[in-house]
Amino acid sequence: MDKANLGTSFRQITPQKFSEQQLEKAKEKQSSRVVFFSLVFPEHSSAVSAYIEAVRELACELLDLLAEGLWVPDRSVFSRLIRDVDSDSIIRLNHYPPMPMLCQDKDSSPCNQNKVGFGEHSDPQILTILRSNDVGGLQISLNDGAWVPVTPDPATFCVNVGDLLQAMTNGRFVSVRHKALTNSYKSRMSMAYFAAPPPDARITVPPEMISPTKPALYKPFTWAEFKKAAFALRLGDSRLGLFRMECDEQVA
Ligand SMILES: O=C(O)CCC(=O)C(=O)O
Ligand SMILES: [Fe+2]
Repeated sequence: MDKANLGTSFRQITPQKFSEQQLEKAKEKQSSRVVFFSLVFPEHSSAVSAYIEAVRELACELLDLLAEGLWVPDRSVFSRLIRDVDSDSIIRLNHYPPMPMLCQDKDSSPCNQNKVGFGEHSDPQILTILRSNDVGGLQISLNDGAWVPVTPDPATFCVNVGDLLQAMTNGRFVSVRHKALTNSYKSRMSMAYFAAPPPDARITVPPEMISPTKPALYKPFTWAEFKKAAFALRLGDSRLGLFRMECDEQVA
């Protein structure tokens, strides 16, 4: 098939060819808490392509509105990265099978603690468009560290600000820390579209957002550099800290 005709969305979901053995191994590695399917779609699935096309468009519209709201004259400054033919956006399906609850401690009898299916983290990309079935489990962290459950609604998208958007807005938008819990009675399924720039895209702040009173918080970096740094850390670690300007380096 002609690469140029596929568009970014299809390219991003080009199925990886896993052998049965590799899949089994991957499932084992993820433990039984969360079986993590990455890009295992039937080739040329038009429904999946259409879905990706639609959520990509949604992400772009949201980013354009966001730029407008920040008074950035070039309103496509963020969405351009996602529309790029080399955009590194991906889609991920998560499956959380029902799991027996954890006992609080050995002396208290009721086992009433949900197990963590997907540990605390922020999404590294620009924006995440997430939806799930009607089973709860997603929680987001507030500034004070309190965890707030997100009401499950299969007809609603949950939009997460990712680390790159935090960097590109000089900290005006903050990437949200979140996690997903399992329950003991029903499977949870979720589907996340992670809108990302091309690997060699330079992540910078629109000049209008930097001033003597709001100096640049992060050093410029590429998405490939950020991903490399992220992979070297644990899921819950803060990656942006690695790219933060030292006080004496801050430029207005
Ligand atoms: O399953 C969920 O609701 C959250 C999944 C998630 O955070 C992720 O895939 O990055
Ligand atoms: Fe996430």
